[in-house]
Amino acid sequence: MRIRRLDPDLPLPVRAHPGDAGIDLYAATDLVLAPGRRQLVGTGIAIGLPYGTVGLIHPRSGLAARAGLSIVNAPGTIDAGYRGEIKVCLINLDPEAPITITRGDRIAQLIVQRVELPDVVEVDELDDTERGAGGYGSSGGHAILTEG
Ligand SMILES: O=c1ccn([C@H]2C[C@H](O)[C@@H](COP(=O)(O)OP(=O)(O)OP(=O)(O)O)O2)c(=O)[nH]1
Ligand SMILES: [Mg+2]
Repeated sequence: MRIRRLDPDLPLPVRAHPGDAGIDLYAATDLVLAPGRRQLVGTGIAIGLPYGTVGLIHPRSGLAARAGLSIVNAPGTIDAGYRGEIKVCLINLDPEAPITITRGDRIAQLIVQRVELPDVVEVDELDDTERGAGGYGSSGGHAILTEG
C-alpha cells in the first residue's frame, strides 16, 4: 500500500506492532471537542489502495474508553480510487468533559480489507431462504428496554 505524506513534519503512519490490523493515523491539527460536538480532522496523508480493497477508518479503543472519542461515520470508507487527504469525522460522546487533541496525536486507525465488487443486476424475484424477510430482532434474544 502506498502512502503519501501531505504533511511531511508528521511521522509516517505505521502499525504499532507487527501483525496489528490497524495503522494509526495522526491528527494534523490541534482541536478541542466540546461534549457532543464533532469535527472533521485532517490526517496529513493520502493513500493508494490496491484495486479490490477498501480502507476502513475505525476509532481507537483506548481513546473511546478513556475519553469518549469516536467517529461519526465509523467505520469511514476509503475507496480504492480516492487520492485526497484522509480525514476523520471525530465526535466527543462524553456527556460532560471536553476532549483536547494535539497535532501528532494518534486519533484513528486505518484497516485495509479485500472487498467484493459484484455487478448490480436488477431482478423481479429473489430466491427463498429460511430467514426470508424476518429481521430487526425477529430471532429473539434481545435486551428488554426499561423506562428511565
Ligand atoms: O472517514 C472518511 C470517509 C471518507 N473519506 C474520503 C475517502 C472516500 O473515498 C471519500 C468518499 O467517502 P464516502 O463515499 O463515504 O462519502 P460520500 O458522502 O458518499 O462522498 P462521495 O459522494 O464523494 O462518494 O471520502 C475520508 O477521507 N474519511
Ligand atoms: Mg460515496
